[in-house]
Amino acid sequence: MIILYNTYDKIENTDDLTITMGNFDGLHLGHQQLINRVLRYKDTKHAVLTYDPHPSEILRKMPFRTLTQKRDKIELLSQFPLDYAIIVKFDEPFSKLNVKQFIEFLQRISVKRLVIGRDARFAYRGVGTIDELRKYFVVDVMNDLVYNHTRVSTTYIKDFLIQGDLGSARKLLNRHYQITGKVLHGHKIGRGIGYPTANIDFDNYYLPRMGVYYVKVFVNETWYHGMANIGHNPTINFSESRRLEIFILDFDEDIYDKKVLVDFMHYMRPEYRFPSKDALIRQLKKDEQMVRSLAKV
Ligand SMILES: Cc1cc2nc3c(=O)[nH]c(=O)nc-3n(C[C@H](O)[C@H](O)[C@H](O)COP(=O)(O)O)c2cc1C
Ligand SMILES: Nc1ncnc2c1ncn2[C@@H]1O[C@H](COP(=O)(O)OP(=O)(O)O)[C@@H](O)[C@H]1O
Repeated sequence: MIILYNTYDKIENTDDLTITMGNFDGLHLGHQQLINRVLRYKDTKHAVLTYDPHPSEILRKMPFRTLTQKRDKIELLSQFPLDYAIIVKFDEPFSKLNVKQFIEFLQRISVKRLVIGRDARFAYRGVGTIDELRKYFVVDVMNDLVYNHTRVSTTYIKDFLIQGDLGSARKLLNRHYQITGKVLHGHKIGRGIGYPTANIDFDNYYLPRMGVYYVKVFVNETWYHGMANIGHNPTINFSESRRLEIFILDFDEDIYDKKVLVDFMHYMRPEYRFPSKDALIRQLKKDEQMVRSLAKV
């Protein structure tokens, strides 16, 4: 898969393309269905056209939390036999393209066919319609993928994550919800209570419900079991901003500044404010036992 990543005016391609286009945040089953339909057409090359950063980030002029970052999308897209991932740098000029200009951009990069969902919108303020696209391209409109009588969408998955329902999120993503980030320095209290915790820079990732989780952690080229806390550490060392910290089982290495992948496996409990440090430590021991039984280690 060739990655074409640039501002829209600098993206070049001359191969005839069947594409699907959209934000594809999460690359969930609905998105996967569109990509698989693209791949059925044998008369052109196959591409996914997506945007980075997420348009809401630019349009609302404030940080926007997403299920996937650019590198995740590339990694997930590369698991399909696509010819191209076209990643348009979403900036103000691109956001202001009118319908005609947007269509001219698609024509310039040799798009011949589009596979899209029923609600597809494009161009400035999303005023471009499917009927407009049909005048210039072959358009294949796919029906919504439905789960529990609800259309599969990024928002629906975020709703499951915020309820701590990782199982449903997993079904719709077709994988565990995963965050990638670097290990930051904390207040060095963790190691003092027998539970050193790697603080993860979760950047603009959408975080699941606050509380304690069984997680799997990939670091130093190896998968480990771990227990994570998403919260404010109310017992010792209260933190104004939310933090994601992980104690990795059977592990003792300095991993500051290293990149880690975190797979959220199971929600265990809410974060509590304990009456003492010892009470917190007693609970952490119980949490560790629970993780060991879930992980069977
Ligand atoms: C699995 C796990 C569960 C935790 N649960 C709680 C909790 O319920 N309440 C709380 O106040 N802190 C909780 N903590 C946070 C610890 O208090 C925190 O790890 C400690 O403050 C270390 O901070 P430091 O990384 O800045 O050194 C938990 C941490 C982990 C790893
Ligand atoms: N089992 C472990 N789980 C998580 N981090 C560990 C572990 N063993 C060693 N470490 C290291 O210790 C650091 C966490 O120690 P801690 O005292 O909580 O400091 P900090 O407050 O900087 O997070 C991690 O960032 C990592 O480099």
